[in-house]
Amino acid sequence: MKVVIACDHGGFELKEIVKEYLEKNGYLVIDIGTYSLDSVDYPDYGEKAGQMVASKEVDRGIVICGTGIGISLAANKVSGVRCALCTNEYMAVMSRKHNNANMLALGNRVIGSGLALSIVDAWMTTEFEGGRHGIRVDKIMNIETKI
Ligand SMILES: O=C[C@H](O)[C@H](O)[C@H](O)COP(=O)(O)O
Repeated sequence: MKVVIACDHGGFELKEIVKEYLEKNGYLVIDIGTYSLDSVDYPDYGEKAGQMVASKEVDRGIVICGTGIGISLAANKVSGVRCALCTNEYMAVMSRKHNNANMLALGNRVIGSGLALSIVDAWMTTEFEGGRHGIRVDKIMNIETKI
């Protein structure tokens, strides 16, 4: 599975940890930055990662900023993206089972790296259940055609 990973300066340290974890677990990771603690603007990274997911250049995306909020908001502005900000494993599992999230957002200033990796693991390995949830996810995506 091919995964794009992106962050701003607030998420940089956690991005490095998540990237190493994914690679160790056999995922092909495309790291689009940022590559240091120098201040950058998270919308640039959320948008680019979102475009790579929406265009199916990659299968999934993980985005990280200080809180996970800003970069998830940016990613969710890209048509076709369903980016879930998760702070625990239950949210990660349900964002896959019920919402078919194709992007995960994490907050480096909110959770520790141990919890973050548990969230990543749960999110990467949980499948969408479909059925009634498919109808609801379709309704979410249809909103994009109305605005
Ligand atoms: O939602 C936004 C993120 O948490 C950013 O990482 C944060 O706003 C960056 O703040 P600062 O420029 O003060 O490090």
